[in-house]
Amino acid sequence: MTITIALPSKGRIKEDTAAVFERAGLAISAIGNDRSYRARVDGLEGVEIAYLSASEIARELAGGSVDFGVTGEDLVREGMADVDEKVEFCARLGFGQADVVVAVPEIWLDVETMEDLGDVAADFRARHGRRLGIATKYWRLTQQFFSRQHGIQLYRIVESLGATEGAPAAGQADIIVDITSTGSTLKANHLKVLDDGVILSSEACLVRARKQGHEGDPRIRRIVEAVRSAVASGDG
Ligand SMILES: Nc1ncnc2c1ncn2[C@@H]1O[C@H](COP(=O)(O)OP(=O)(O)OP(=O)(O)O)[C@@H](O)[C@H]1O
Ligand SMILES: O=P(O)(O)OC[C@H]1O[C@H](OP(=O)(O)OP(=O)(O)O)[C@H](O)[C@@H]1O
Repeated sequence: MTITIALPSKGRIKEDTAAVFERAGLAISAIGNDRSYRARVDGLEGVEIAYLSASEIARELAGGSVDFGVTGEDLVREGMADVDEKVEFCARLGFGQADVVVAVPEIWLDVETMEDLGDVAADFRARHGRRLGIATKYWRLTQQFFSRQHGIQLYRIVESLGATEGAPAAGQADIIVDITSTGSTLKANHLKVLDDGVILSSEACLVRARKQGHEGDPRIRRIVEAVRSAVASGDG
């Protein structure tokens, strides 16, 4: 059985991922030319690297077509239901940190918590003739957090494909759920994070798709242990 590890081909977590694999002693050699999207791990028979984008990696983990992937926890949790049954988060890699948050307009002075927001949602229709609109590309995380964790049912998700923070000012939605790292995009758009509005503190992770055949395969153990020890040594 070939083991496939999906690594980011571009974007903000690409270089740090390559550095972790190097520290882990998992040297990667390109197959074919430099622009190839396939590679191998030196000294590990039957282990193949596939280069994909961060969101594709989350999708392939969900579909079970790769054995491991390095991508953001946010994308993995957004990409599948019952995530902890389907994948194992083997190592948190210490980069790509970002929080998925609930943010509301700064001028909503009396809305500071999810409970406050629940009150707003409850009488939004009576006041405005429509449900509270939440702009996001994280619809699964939003539904879990609002409906299951906070019992807020009266809202409408407005799917956003980019520039989510601009949606309230543009009148497309009332509030947002999006990723923040420095907070400057929220601030520029006059939005504030609710006190208990952090849905997930995400970072890049080594993730394993739970598959039959992994147990007892020494290559699986070796990959996990090598990456874990590289992360531990990188901490010091
Ligand atoms: N400031 C930030 N903005 C967006 N994502 C961030 C930020 N900081 C860290 N991340 C994390 O980086 C990951 C996404 O990486 P990146 O934006 O490089 O992907 P990408 O190459 O654009 O992928 P795709 O094209 O598949 O969306 C996510 O897991 C996200 O949580
Ligand atoms: O809290 P901050 O440090 O301001 O970062 C958060 C912003 O950064 C990302 O957008 P980016 O401009 O990187 O575009 P992308 O989502 O297309 O990668 C993200 O979607 C947020 O909008």
